[in-house]
Amino acid sequence: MPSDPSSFLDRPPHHDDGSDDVAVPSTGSAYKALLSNRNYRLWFASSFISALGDWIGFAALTALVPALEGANAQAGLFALGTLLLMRLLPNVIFGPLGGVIADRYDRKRLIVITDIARFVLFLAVAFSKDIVALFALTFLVEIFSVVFLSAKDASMPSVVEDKAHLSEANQLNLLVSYGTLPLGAASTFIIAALATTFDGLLPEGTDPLRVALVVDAISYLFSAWLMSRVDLPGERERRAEAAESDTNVLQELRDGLEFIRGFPLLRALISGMVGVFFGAGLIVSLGSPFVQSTLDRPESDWTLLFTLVGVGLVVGIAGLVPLMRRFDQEKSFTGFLAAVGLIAGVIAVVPTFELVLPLGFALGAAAGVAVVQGYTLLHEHTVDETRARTFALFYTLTRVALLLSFVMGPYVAGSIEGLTPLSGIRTMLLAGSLVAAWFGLRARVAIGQMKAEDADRVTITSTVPRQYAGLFITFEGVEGAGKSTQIRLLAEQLEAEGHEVVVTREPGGAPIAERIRKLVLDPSVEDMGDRTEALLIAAARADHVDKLIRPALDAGKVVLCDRFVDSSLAYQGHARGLEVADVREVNKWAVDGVNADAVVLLRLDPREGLRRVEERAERNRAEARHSLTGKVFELPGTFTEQVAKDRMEAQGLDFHRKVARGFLDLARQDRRRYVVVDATADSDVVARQVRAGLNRWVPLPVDDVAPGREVDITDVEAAQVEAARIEADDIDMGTAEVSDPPGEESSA
Ligand SMILES: Nc1ncnc2c1ncn2[C@@H]1O[C@H](COP(=O)(O)OP(=O)(O)O)[C@@H](O)[C@H]1O
Ligand SMILES: Cc1cn([C@H]2C[C@H](O)[C@@H](COP(=O)(O)OP(=O)(O)O)O2)c(=O)[nH]c1=O
Repeated sequence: MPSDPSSFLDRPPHHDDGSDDVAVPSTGSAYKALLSNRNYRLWFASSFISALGDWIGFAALTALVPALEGANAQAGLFALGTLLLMRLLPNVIFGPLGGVIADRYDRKRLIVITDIARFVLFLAVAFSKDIVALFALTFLVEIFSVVFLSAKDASMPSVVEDKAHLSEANQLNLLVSYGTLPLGAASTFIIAALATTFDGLLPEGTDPLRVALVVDAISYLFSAWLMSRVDLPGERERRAEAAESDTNVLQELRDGLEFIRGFPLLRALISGMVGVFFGAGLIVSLGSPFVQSTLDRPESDWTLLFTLVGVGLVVGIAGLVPLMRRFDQEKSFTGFLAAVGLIAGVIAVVPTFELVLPLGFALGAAAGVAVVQGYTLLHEHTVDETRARTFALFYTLTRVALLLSFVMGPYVAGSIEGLTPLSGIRTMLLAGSLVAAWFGLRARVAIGQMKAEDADRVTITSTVPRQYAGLFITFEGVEGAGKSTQIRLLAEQLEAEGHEVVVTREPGGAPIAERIRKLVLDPSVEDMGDRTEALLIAAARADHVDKLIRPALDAGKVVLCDRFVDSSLAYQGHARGLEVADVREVNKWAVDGVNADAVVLLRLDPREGLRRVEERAERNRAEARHSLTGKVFELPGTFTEQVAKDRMEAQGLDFHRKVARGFLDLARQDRRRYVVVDATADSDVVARQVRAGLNRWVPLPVDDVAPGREVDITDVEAAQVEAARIEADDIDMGTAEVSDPPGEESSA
């Protein structure tokens, strides 16, 4: 299997068993936290206003254009078709380009500029009497909209301060995009009605709908003004990086496609949603003739149905999404995709309009949930650098799907009329529903397969020859994955089984190495070059190998090390962006032939890991306050470290996602050496799996050995004892006896 860093390995399988709720006490407070941030508020308001404008413009134009053709109904339909085509074509042609542009240039500036351009163009649309000019202007407006949407979507994570609230932010974003539909339609209606009432104020013969178009134009200007006040953090660095890479636009586009191809999960997500859009497109394009000719109802009933679908959409997004959060997101997402298809299938065959109405509502609700979950999963599984491209590709594909279905729906329905047992319209509706359901189920199967593969990874049973008298086991994973905890538990277990165990960590573990560690992790050290960092860590490693690891291995001990070379490959290579092969080479030299026999990878969503670290720091701060009042002034080293963020922990979530993916990549390339364990479970469960995974290196004893015996870490020399103590301290969060001077009140 090719490397697919996006697979489920970097997400706990039961991710949504409420574990999110620990980070986010309640979704209500998540919204509050989001909206209490000025930046996000401005961004949100700007999105809301421009989305509302979009729907007002859409409603007004679709009503106005057929009317321009006068009484000729067929010409009116043709004009409407052309208008829809003009709106969709730019998305198809320029969609991916929009993403490349948004990845490359200042996203905020792009949003403001495209909003202003749309303001000018829409004013021209409002005053244009010529239908050809109107089509041309619509086409132009859409080109700017493509860039606008890509930039807006890609900028969203930058205005969300706490990344744990991304899911809620996505939900609000979609609520704004689609929830404004009924609002926009109603606004158009009201504006037109007002303009008719006060038509004395308008120039002779002005269509009231043109007033709605002017309102739409102004909404873009307003949105631009709001956006100009947003401060997009991190934009400068991102662009500096983007500018540094001198690849051309086409190359970037190809990379974007290539990127998605390497991610089966993204493929499953995107194709599932695109399939549903295609099915939905068939249904929407046939909705009006279905209500009017098949069900023989007046035109206004179509508006009623459309509104109900819109209301269902809003209810789904606002009401159901929070409820679904406690379930497995991937599964419920594909379930809702399939539900959209199934409901549409029922709609296709029910005989009366009264039955269609509630189904339309349900259809909207299911689609709403599926779309929000789909977007959220897409965001979760993309990295910031390529996010705009991923989404641009997604938009392009969905729009191609819509285009195809808009064109196919009425045409094919008309052509097959009389050839099928059901009417042409009903047949096509049924076909659309089947397409949607099929894509939904296919995505579900793909995701299920990925999960099954993931589950297989832990069971390894063969035995392997040893390199040394002892055994070298390293632990890897994102921040807070539980490495220290697991090392402690494994040490206890192995000791109980009769092995001599040495516990140590990196960077550090020996006197010089510990001093380098202080420098490398010092948060006050700014501007350390990536190569400098990599070399310093490698230097510390050389010292550590010389002074501690090699002697211990030669003495036949089991060495358990918190991080080793693979951390450098993941952090300095994958995340910092140094060539992985170079980092490997430097380290090969530094370790002078000492390599891990087994690498235990504790797999955890970096978000959850960072949350654990934050929690640990919070606990330690409280502890520190307590200790200070209890007259304990000397805080041990690790303790202090765990109160403040170190240089690595202070990196953003995207950095840690890269680290996580880097590890997964390494694990896949080196399966014989890696033991991958899901670290979301309780520590004792994780510990049992770690122990079982190591069976091929250290066969499990036949008799049950008393578990949980006191750890008595054997020393090789003084430095080791220090390192081991630091480690034990790490485990006990400052409550270990080594940290409390005798006679002082225990800080536990
Ligand atoms: N399986 C687990 N479930 C929940 N919390 C855990 C688990 N394992 C460890 N923790 C907690 O998470 C925090 C980080 O664990 P730690 O072992 O120090 O991770 P790391 O070595 O990766 O920094 C600690 O506060 C620890 O108590
Ligand atoms: C060993 C190693 C660590 N690091 C980083 C990862 C961690 O953020 C930090 C080590 O700090 P540490 O406190 O050991 O992290 P954790 O609590 O997750 O075990 O140094 C590298 O970047 N490269 C390396 O080769």
